[in-house]
Amino acid sequence: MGNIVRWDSQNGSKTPHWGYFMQGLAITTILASAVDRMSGRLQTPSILSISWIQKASSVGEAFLPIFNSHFQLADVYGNVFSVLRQWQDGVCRWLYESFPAVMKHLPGPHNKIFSLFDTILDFISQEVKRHKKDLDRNYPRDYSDTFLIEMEKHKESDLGFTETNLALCSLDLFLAGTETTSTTLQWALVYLIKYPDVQEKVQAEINRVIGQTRLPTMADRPNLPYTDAVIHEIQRMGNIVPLNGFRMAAKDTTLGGYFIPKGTSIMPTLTSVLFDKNEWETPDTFNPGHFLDAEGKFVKREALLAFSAGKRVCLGEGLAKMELFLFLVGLLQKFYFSAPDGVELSTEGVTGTTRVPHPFKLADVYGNVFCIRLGRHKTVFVSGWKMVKEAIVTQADNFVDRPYSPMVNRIYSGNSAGLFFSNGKVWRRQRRFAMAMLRTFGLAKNSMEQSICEESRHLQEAMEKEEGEPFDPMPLLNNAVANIICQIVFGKRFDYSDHNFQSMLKNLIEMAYLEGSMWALLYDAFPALMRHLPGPHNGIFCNSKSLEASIRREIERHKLDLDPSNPRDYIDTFLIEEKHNRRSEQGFEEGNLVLCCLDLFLAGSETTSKTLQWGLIYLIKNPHIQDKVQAEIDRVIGQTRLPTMADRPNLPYTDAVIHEIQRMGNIVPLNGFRMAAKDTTLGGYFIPKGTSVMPNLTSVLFDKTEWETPDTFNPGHFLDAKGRFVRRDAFLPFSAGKRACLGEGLARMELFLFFVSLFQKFCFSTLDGVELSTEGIIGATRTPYPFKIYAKAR
Ligand code: HEM
Repeated sequence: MGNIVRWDSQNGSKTPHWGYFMQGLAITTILASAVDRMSGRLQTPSILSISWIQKASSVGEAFLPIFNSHFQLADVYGNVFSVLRQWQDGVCRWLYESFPAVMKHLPGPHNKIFSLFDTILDFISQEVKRHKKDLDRNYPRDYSDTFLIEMEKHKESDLGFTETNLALCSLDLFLAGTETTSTTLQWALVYLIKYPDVQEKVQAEINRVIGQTRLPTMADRPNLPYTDAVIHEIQRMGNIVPLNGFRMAAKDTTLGGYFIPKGTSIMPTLTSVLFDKNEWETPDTFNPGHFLDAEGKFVKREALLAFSAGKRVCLGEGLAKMELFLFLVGLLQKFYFSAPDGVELSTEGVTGTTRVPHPFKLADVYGNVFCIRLGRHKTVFVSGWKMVKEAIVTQADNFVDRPYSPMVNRIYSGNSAGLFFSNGKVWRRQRRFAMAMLRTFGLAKNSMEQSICEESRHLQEAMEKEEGEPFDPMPLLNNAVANIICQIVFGKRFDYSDHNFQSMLKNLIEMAYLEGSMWALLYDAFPALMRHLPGPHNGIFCNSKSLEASIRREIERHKLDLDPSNPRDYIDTFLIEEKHNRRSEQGFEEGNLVLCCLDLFLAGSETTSKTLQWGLIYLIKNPHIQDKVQAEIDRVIGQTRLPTMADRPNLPYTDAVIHEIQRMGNIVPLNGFRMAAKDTTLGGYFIPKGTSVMPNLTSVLFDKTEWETPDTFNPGHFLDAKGRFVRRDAFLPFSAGKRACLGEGLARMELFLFFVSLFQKFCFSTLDGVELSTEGIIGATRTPYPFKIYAKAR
């Protein structure tokens, strides 16, 4: 539970402490992405919802929901936990609730909430007026008439029978009763299309019981048990109101042993009930069998709380059930539903207050080149192996630069901008210098191989110290991988318990996360405003300042005993070059040394560590693959000698598994931003000079035309019929072309040596009954949800 909430002891019981910031990736994630949902599966907000698409003269424009992921908090933090209330409802609402006085006067999407409400209320008021004109007290026609009559009876009372409240109650009926039911019907189509056998079985039952001509009635329901079960399962999986309505503690009370003070907001999360592992046989699978007994008769299930429960249960439950049954049966009686060719419908939702089906994968619909507005800026998304290759390899020079970003500009101020964000001559010179240095201090001399093996031993020892107890592997892998960069940059490794090392890692993790979060997008969209607002985006700058300070301390230490004829590491080599080459247009100045070191840490530690985390997840989920890897390692290397890079050609299956982990792990799901250096065309579209371009790597690593089973973990992608390793063109986790990852060689060496030495020594598994998730938290990198493992010595 440690890092989500601080629990204070009060009167012998525990109190959720509101709003305390804690450490660890879980929390950075929550705060940074303005996590809006407190639920068993927490979904981060999609503030960027599709709003308009037009593929007119040059390129189409759309807003898209990129940042959408699940977070299984209850598994980690128990069944009662708290998060900052103000983060719960998406950035717009966060901004409004935090700064109502400011936001009231600013333009922005939050105003849309109010203008939409005004429009609907206007419409309702017109209707109420119309009703008043021809009201017949003896023959009320509808809700408005009945309410108006009641209003006359209760003139003096405070029971809410006022005209304003009639408008508000009507508004609530529309809000609560329209989208929920319509969205459930949309999920129904998604599931029935994804499970055509279920659709056919429902249609066979309808044909048998009702036939093709007469309309369905509610009296048919008991005779359609399979159809009824399917509708219930759609409601369960559709999980249309993933949270629930907020409740409030009416008085001091205790819940699950925790003290809940009067007035505290409570969220009885429905997702955690609809997917409760103790209640459902196959909680994560669409399975109408949940509602059928052995004889195929319909059975009610207590944990189907799609409408919530108790005194505040959905008031429209009966109506909604009737609508769902009659609409669906009516539709399926008449139509067979399917998706357009080649389109795979997604069951991941776009979460607001309700969870809405994804409007398909964008590239499937809009083609391989389309334009999206992220904040103020338009970005052209390039998708699929062929088009990405066209952009970053064939037209390498046209797309080699990185675009301007106010956030980057604030961190990387000055003439030079490190390695990742620099452009032009400085970038070319510094990239060449860094690559030469990597070769000198490692890749060429085999010394890096030794350092990695040495670090593997420390990692193994740390895992052995867990003594068979379950542990979170993330911190240990971060330590090991960051130490490799420390060797290269600082010329030394740190003990895992070193305080300075740990605080540097904490800064790195937070900064890497925030840079890829929507806070960075917001900052880049509204720099002048965000600069003055409190919020997690400020963490980007605080963390970078602390990191820079640590790096500067190391540089000063290096200067004290620098031997120009015997450079020990990157910093020494840079300082020597600076002396010879005082021309700052090549970037050899101390400010830039700090930024280049920062980039090597930012780009080189978490990426590799997360790939190893995904490796553990995939091999724990696929124990037969883990067995096969271990058998190959035993056969080729045995149990005693350390692995070396020379073993790689003799371990084709292991090599294929590592490649498949990188493909599915999809650690840099987008890529680095690029910019058109001049007017050009791509896929027939005109791209003006200066446009931001995103050669999307996910679309390459999962390209349907390149991979046999793109969505399945399958090491066979990298093996021929004889079990030999084969390279694949579309394997681009490091991107490609002139800007491709500068650390690819090092990263591949680390992945191979760490991976082989870990599986040589340990069998990995997870807690009984826990299913590790392969969905990731999306920022600049794709992070696994926190998980725990057992490492059993082999
Ligand atoms: C599994 C590990 C890694 C992955 C998946 C990865 C992936 C990437 C990707 C996708 C880019 C953007 C390339 C582009 O814009 O086309 C990149 C850039 C970069 N990476 Fe890596 N990387 C990894 C490890 C490393 C390591 C270990 C280092 C450090 C030695 C490193 C240093 C860099 C740098 C400095 C850049 C910027 C290159 C430039 O702009 O010229 N990366 N990486």
